[in-house]
Amino acid sequence: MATGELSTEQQRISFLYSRLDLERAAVKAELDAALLDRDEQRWHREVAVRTLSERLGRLRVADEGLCFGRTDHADGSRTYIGRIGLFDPADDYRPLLTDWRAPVARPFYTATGAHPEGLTRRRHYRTRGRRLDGFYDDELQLAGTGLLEAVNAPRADTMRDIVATIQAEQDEVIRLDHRGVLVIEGGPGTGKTAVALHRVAYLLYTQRERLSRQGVLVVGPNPGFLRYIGQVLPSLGETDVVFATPGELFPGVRATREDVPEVQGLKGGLSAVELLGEAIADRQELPEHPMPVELEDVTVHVDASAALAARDRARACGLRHNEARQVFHDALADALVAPAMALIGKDWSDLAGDVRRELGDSPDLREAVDALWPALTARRLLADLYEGRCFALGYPELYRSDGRAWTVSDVPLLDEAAEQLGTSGEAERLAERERAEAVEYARGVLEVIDTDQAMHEDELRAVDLVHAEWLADRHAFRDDRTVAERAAADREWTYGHVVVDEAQELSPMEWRVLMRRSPNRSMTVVGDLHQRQAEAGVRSWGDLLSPYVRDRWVYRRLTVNYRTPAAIMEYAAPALAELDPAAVLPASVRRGEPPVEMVVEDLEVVWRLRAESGTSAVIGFVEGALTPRDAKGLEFDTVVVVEPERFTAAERYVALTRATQRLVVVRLKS
Ligand SMILES: Nc1ncnc2c1ncn2[C@@H]1O[C@H](COP(=O)(O)OP(=O)(O)OP(=O)(O)O)[C@@H](O)[C@H]1O
Repeated sequence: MATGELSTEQQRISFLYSRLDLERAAVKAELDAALLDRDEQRWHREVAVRTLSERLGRLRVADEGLCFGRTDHADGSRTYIGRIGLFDPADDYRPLLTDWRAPVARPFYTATGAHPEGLTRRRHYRTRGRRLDGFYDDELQLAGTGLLEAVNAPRADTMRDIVATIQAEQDEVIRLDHRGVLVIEGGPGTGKTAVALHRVAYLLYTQRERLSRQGVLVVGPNPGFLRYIGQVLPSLGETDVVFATPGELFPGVRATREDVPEVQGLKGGLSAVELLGEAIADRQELPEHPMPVELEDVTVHVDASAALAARDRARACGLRHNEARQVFHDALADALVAPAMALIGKDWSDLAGDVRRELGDSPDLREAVDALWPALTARRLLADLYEGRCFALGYPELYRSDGRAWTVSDVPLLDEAAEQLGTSGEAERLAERERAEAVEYARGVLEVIDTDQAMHEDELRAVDLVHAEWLADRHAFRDDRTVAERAAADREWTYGHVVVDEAQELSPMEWRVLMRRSPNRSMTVVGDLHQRQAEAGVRSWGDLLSPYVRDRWVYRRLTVNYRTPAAIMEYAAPALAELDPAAVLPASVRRGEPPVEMVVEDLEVVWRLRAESGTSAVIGFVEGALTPRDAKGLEFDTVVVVEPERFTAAERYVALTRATQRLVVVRLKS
C-alpha cells in the first residue's frame, strides 16, 4: 500500500469526520433551541425534540468506524460506504458518504469476480478511532486471470477472502435463491467453507431485515477451525453472527473433550432420546419409607401407594417433568385428605376443605415432593446419571466420577434433556445459578473483542465478530445485549439462518439441536461424506434431512479443487477408492510436485521436515502432531503425514489432502 495513497485516504476520512462534527454541532444547536422554545406548541416541540435526539444518537454511534469501505465503478466514479449517510447541502445534497443500507451500497457486499456488478475495485478500510491504519483491495476484474496467482499464494493462519476470484459454480451457490436447506458437497479444497461464508454475507445483505432480528449461527468442527475462518465474514462487511463448535451449543458449556467412540455412538444416536426419558422417569421416585407430613392436629404419611397414584396422574397429564411437579404435589395433597380425616374423626367431615388447604401449604409435603419429583436442570440430570444412576438403568459405560466434566457429545444431550424437562420457576433459578457458576469459571480465558454497547439494537455493526464463548460470558452481567449476544446465551433462541460446516461429522442428536435452533429450516449445510471421521456422523443427506424437511432441500456439488495440487490428489486417490470405489476426485487447478515418501530413524527428523517459510503441520498419531480430526477443514503449505497406515481410510483422505504445496509422507524405521 503506497504511503501517498494512505495519506490521501486519511485526508478523505478526516474530511468525513469533520462533516460529522459539523452536522452534530448543528443538530445539537437545533435540539437546544427546541428545548428552550417556549413559543412553539407543546406537541410540536416534543416531536422536534424526539426526532433531533434520535438523530443525535445516530450521529454519536457513527463516531466509531464512520467510513469502512469504498467502491470504484467502471465509469470512474467512487462511492464511500459508512455507518450513516452524509450529504453536502451546499452542493445540492450530493452524497459524501453512503449509508451501507442504501441500494447503491449493495455491490460493496455482493459483487464478486464472476459478477463485478459494475465495480472495478472494492476497498476495505482498517481504522482506529479517526485514524486510518490501512486498507486492502479486492480487484474485481481478476476472475480467471488472478485465480492461479491466488491459489499459488502462500497460505496464512487465517482463511483468505476469495471474493475477488470466486468462480462461476461457486458464485451460483453463493447467490442461490432458496430459503430452505441447501446442501453444498464437494471434495477437499473445493471451496465449500469459503463459499458458505460468502453465502452468509450475501444473505445478511439480501435478507437483512429478518437476519438482523434473528442472527446467523455458524457451526464448525473445532475452535482452531473457527479461528481460521473467523476473519472472513468481518472482512466482507457487517456481521451479526455467532460462531460455535458443536461443543458450545448449550449456553454456558464449552466442551472440547471427546468420549471414547463407543460412548460417542451411544450418546450421538437417536436412541439417546429414550435414554433421557428413562433417566427422567428414574427421578420420579417412590419413598422407601413413609414420609411424615405434620398437620396441625394429626400426622399423615406419604407412602409408596399414595406416591404411585400421584406419579401416575402426573405422568399422564402431558406436561414435562418440571412443569408436572405441581400436578404431582396436588395429587399427593388430594390423596392425603382421606387418611388425615380418618385420623381426625368422622364428626369433623366438614373440615375436609381446610385439611386440603393445610396440606397444600405444608412444608413437609413440599419436601416430600422435592425428594420424589425434584426440580431438575439438564446439568443436574446428566451429572447424576453419569455419577451413578447409569448403573441401575443399564448403561454402565456412561459412568464417570466427575459428572460435570462435559464432553462434546454431552452437549446435545444437555439440550435434549432441557427440552424434555421443561421449565418451572425453580428449575429456572437453579439453571441460572449453575450458569453463573459456569461463566465465572470460564472468565479469564475468554478473548474479548469489544463492541459498542451503546449502539442501537436494530443497527448491525460493520465490523463486529462475536464468539459464542464470549457472549455466554457477558450474558450473566449485562442485559443491553445485541441480537447475536442474546442468541448465543439463550438455549431457546431460533436463528434466521444456520450454517453447518464439516456437516458430515455431526451426530443425529447434534442435528436435533440444530433443527431446534432453526425452525424455519433456513440452512446452508456444507460437507463431504467421504471425509466423515465420526462414527455417528452423516451417511446420507437424504436420510438425515427427510425427517425434518422431507425432500424439500436443494443439493449442489462443487467440483474444482483450489487447494491440493493434482499430483497430491492422485496420491490420495486410493484412500478415496477404499471409501467409495465409484467416487470421482475433484479436478485440481494446479499440477504441483508429487509427494515425497521417506523412512526415518526417529521423530526428531519429522519436525525438521516442516518448511521454513509458509505454514506447515505434522499430522499423525505422535506427540505434538495434529490428529486427522484436528486437521479437518484446515490447510497448510507443507504437510508432513506420519504413518498414514495407522489411519482409517477417511482419516487418510483428510490428512493427505491438507497440503497446498508440498506433502511428505513419513514412516518410522521399526
Ligand atoms: N475461487 C477461489 N479462488 C481462490 N482461492 C479459492 C477459491 N475457492 C477456494 N479457494 C481456496 O481454496 C482453499 C480451500 O477452500 P475451502 O477450505 O473452502 O475448501 P473446502 O471445500 O472447505 O475444503 P475441505 O473439505 O478440505 O475442508 C482455500 O484456501 C480457499 O481460499
